[in-house]
Amino acid sequence: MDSAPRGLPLLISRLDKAYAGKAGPRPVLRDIDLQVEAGTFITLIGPSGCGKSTILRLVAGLDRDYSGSIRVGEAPIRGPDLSRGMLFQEHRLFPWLTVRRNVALGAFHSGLAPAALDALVRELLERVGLAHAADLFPSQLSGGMAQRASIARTLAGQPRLLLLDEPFSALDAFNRLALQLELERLWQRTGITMILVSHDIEEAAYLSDRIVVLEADPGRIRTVVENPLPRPRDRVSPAFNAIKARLFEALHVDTGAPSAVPTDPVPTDPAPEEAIP
Ligand SMILES: Nc1ncnc2c1ncn2[C@@H]1O[C@H](COP(=O)(O)OP(=O)(O)OP(=O)(O)O)[C@@H](O)[C@H]1O
Repeated sequence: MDSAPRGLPLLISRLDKAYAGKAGPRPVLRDIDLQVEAGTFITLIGPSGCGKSTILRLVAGLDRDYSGSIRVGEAPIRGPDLSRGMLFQEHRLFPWLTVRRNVALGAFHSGLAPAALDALVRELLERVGLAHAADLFPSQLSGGMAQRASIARTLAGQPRLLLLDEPFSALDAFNRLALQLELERLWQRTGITMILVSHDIEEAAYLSDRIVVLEADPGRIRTVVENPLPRPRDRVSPAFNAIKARLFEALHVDTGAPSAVPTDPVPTDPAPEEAIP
């Protein structure tokens, strides 16, 4: 796996997308320009309905009805392709197959001989901490385990670009933190380009090299926040909090913090002797 090809770059230029509505086409994405260098981790964040999942679907090749250009590597998108893996909020494992067979299915088109396929599945299950669960069925897994199995299945296709549509949002806080850490390690080890859709500001600040903040009606890029912090990131450091503060600001979230430091001294109660005329 580690000798697999490195990540693919993504170039989106002047992307417009509309869905059919009752009163004619309804624009949902307008003039999206986005350049993602090979091996970069970016996150798309923004209010509900701003078109984050639509962007992922277009890059995955699941929808070809758009104008503008989307290129992955050297080639324009022509349809779904194993070089672009996708992970969803729900695990989408086949309930009638064991974890091992679900993961093997991810390499279905690879043409690997059975022994090589077995070795790949074993390696992937070890990598996501599920070696002990290879013969369980999805109904026997916790939410975090199921999402791990789903990551292994996607990696079995040897993707060079991974599209992650809120993959951890249904997990409890502890599983989410653990999986964010594991995803970061996988990303560093494989060099796969990652594009994450998230509503979680801390997740975005923890994982991303760059955070693309979108706004809605129609969906467009409001701003891009660069995140140069060294990894692994310290979630309680002032520098990490400064990135989060920039994201809150870019998303126009009221954090409850005073909006400006008062320039005049804060008035205090007069000393008792001054108060008496
Ligand atoms: N197949 C479709 N047909 C018509 N409209 C659609 C379709 N899919 C999405 N939309 C609309 O396009 C807009 C963008 O949807 P999309 O799911 O991409 O947003 P999102 O930012 O991912 O939202 P959320 O954060 O709630 O998941 C929304 O207004 C949605 O209702």
